[in-house]
Amino acid sequence: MTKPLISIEALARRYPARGGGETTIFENVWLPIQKGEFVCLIGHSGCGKTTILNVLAGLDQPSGGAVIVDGREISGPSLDRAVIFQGHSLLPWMTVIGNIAFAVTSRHPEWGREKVRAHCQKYIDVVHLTGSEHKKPAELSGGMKQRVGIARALAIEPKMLLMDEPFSALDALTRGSLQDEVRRICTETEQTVFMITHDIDEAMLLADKIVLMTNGPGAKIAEIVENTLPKDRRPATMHKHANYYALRNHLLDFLVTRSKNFAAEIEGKPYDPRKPPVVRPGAKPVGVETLADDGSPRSAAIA
Ligand SMILES: Nc1ncnc2c1ncn2[C@@H]1O[C@H](COP(=O)(O)OP(=O)(O)OP(=O)(O)O)[C@@H](O)[C@H]1O
Repeated sequence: MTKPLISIEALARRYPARGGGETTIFENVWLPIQKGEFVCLIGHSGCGKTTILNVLAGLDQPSGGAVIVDGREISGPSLDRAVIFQGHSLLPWMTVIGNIAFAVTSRHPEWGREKVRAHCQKYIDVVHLTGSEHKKPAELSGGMKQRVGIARALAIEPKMLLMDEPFSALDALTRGSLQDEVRRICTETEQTVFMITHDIDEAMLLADKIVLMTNGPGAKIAEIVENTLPKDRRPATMHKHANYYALRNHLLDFLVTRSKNFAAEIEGKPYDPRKPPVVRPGAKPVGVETLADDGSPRSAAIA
C-alpha cells in the first residue's frame, strides 16, 4: 500500500468548560486517507465531525495532533482542500460561470480569460448545468445552486474535497440524483473526498470507507467500515445486493447502541486508536482487521 495522501494523527479538540477546566470533544483520532478514496464520517451530533472537517480545511486549529498532507503538516486553508458546505455559499451578484471563474482565477491567476472560461465550462457541463452559465443564484433552484458549489469546488481541482452534509438541504429527488452524479464524478476523476453525513444510505452509496465515531465528549474512532457493495452501485438497485442489509444493519446498530456503549465494549480488549478495527459487513469470511501504518488492512482479531 502506498503512503496516504492525508494522515490525521492523534487529533484532539478541547474547549474551556463552564466553571473551569476543559471539555475534550474528541481525542486521539488517527485516520489515513489514500488518494482517490471516498471517506464518510458518521457519528451522533456533537461528537466533533464538523470540527474535524474544519481542521482538515485549515479553518480550525486542533488542541493536539496534526493533519499531514503530502508529508507536510497543514497550517491553514489552501486551495488544495476545497469545502462544500450545507448551504451553497455562492456570491449572489455573480453568474454561475462568474462564481466558478472567481475560484479558478484564484487558483490560476496566470490563466487568460478564454482558458478560464473553457475550464469553467467543462465543470458546468460535468454537473449538468449547461445552458445556465449566465444565470444568477437567485434564478436557480436549491439543487442547481448546490451543483454550482460542487462545480466550483471541482474546478479548482483540489487534492481533497471536503463536504459537510452537502445534500441535507435538498428535497429527496434532487438529493438522489445529485448523490448519484457526485459518485460518478468522484469515481471518474479519482477525487479524494472526506464527507460528513447523518444519512446511512448516502454513506453506503458514496463512500469506500465509513468511519464510525463514538459519542462525545471524548469521542474516538470506533471502527472503519469498508463498503462491501459493488463499485458500480446505484441508488435504485443497491438494496438488492446480498451485502446491503448486513452493511446497513451494522451501521444502524452502531448509531443506535454501540456509539454510546463503546467504552464498555472495548474494555479489556486490545483497542488501539492508531489502528481502529476495519470491518467488512457481509463479506465472507467476516473480517475484523486493523490498519497498518500506511492505512492498508492488516489481519488481527479483536474479539
Ligand atoms: N467555539 C466553541 N466553544 C465551545 N464548544 C464548542 C465550540 N465549537 C464547537 N463546540 C462544541 O464541540 C462539539 C462538537 O461540535 P461539532 O459541530 O464539531 O459536532 P458535530 O459532530 O459536527 O455535530 P452535528 O452533527 O450536530 O453537526 C459540540 O459539543 C459543540 O458544542
